[in-house]
Amino acid sequence: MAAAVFRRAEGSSVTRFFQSSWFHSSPAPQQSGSPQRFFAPADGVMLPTGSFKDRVAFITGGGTGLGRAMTTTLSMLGAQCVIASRKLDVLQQTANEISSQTGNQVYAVQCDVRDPQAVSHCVDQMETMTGLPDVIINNAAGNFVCPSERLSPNGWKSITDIVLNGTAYITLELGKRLIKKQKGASFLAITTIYAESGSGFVVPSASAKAGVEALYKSLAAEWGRYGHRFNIIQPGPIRTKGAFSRLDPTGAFEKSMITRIPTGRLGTPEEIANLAAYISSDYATWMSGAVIRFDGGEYVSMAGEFNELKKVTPDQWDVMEAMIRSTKGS
Ligand SMILES: CC/C=C\C/C=C\C/C=C\C/C=C\C=C\C(=O)SCCNC(=O)CCNC(=O)[C@H](O)C(C)(C)COP(=O)(O)OP(=O)(O)OC[C@H]1O[C@@H](n2cnc3c(N)ncnc32)[C@H](O)[C@@H]1OP(=O)(O)O
Ligand SMILES: NC(=O)C1=CN([C@@H]2O[C@H](COP(=O)(O)OP(=O)(O)OC[C@H]3O[C@@H](n4cnc5c(N)ncnc54)[C@H](OP(=O)(O)O)[C@@H]3O)[C@@H](O)[C@H]2O)C=CC1
Repeated sequence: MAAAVFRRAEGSSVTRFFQSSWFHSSPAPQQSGSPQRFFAPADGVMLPTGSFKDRVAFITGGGTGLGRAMTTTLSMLGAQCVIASRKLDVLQQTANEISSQTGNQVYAVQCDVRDPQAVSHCVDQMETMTGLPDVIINNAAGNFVCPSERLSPNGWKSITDIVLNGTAYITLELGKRLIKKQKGASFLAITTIYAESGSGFVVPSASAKAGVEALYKSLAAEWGRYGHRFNIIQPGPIRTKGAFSRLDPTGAFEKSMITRIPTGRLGTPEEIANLAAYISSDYATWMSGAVIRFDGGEYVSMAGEFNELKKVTPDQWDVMEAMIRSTKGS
């Protein structure tokens, strides 16, 4: 078999060899058994009960998706939580459900993070209800896939105002008040893996998330002296209605997305909630300025130039190795 394949490849350049339909029609050996079976997500809350007792956590976008999962975990660990976003009915329902599940109070505050006055009013309300927070999670975001030549100025503004300006307004408003009261806090921003690489078709989101990362790394350096830590989680794909309805509206891309994730599956909201809780906890007081990629290996899998060689079968490797070994000189 190897000899036959070698004869077919013989005389062609390595490039032509890779471009051949023979190479591209080869199934990836790993496809016979999904790696997912090695990487089942663990259920349950990771930190000890009471890790956030007497603590207040403020989570933007806490009514849905990943924000809701992080709020649930912090509440289970004893925190009083305050969740904020535009849709008060959604927030209120989530707050009621989590409170009755955990027995700890969750407060809902309406706030459009694009509006600095609304942000200031939201923090006033929080101060009255719970006092200033110990944990701040900037999770609210807006996004949609769109060829950049179809983007209007307002489309750009809408996303960058939520993601970058919203995070800045929340962080500055809370930071200044915390500094005045000489109270320490953990700030966490949820960005995305393409904040680092950039990505076509989500250009406002990529630009704004990169700005959030610069903001948080800068403040990690500047505000440690006030007792403030700043960290970043870059999640890979995790199924939420908010993200998938705007980024894969037809569902056509999910399968190919999973095949490029070395762990063979999407993340779960509970996994990211455990990581966020750890970063925000007293177990991580030495962590500041960290950027944690949490993506099942998707980023490195997309980045490595030779990673497509996962498709090469052992027989094909025999051929290639023979070709390489037979090369003499430069
Ligand atoms: C290959 C990929 C395969 C699979 C991907 C699958 C999964 C995800 C994997 C990874 C995810 C990585 C990162 C994820 C990051 C996220 O942030 S996900 C979170 C997404 N959640 C949300 O967006 C929730 C909040 N969003 C919203 O409320 C709206 O979507 C909003 C548009 C952002 C804001 O709403 P608002 O009501 O304020 O704004 P509008 O008035 O409706 O619109 C403002 C302007 O934007 C223009 N617009 C809106 N939608 C589109 C569109 N689809 N295309 C082009 N332009 C759009 C709108 O027309 C307005 O502009 P104007 O007309 O000029 O006034
Ligand atoms: N799911 C995924 O695969 C990934 C998600 N992320 C990030 O995770 C975070 C959560 O996303 P996810 O849970 O998936 O999506 P959701 O759409 O469920 O969450 C976004 C939240 O942001 C809130 N929000 C939007 N605009 C505003 C605003 N102007 N003011 C206040 N709140 C606002 C929304 O509430 P409301 O509409 O009530 O305002 C909503 O609760 C985001 O930062 C996202 O970028 C990153 C990588 C991957």
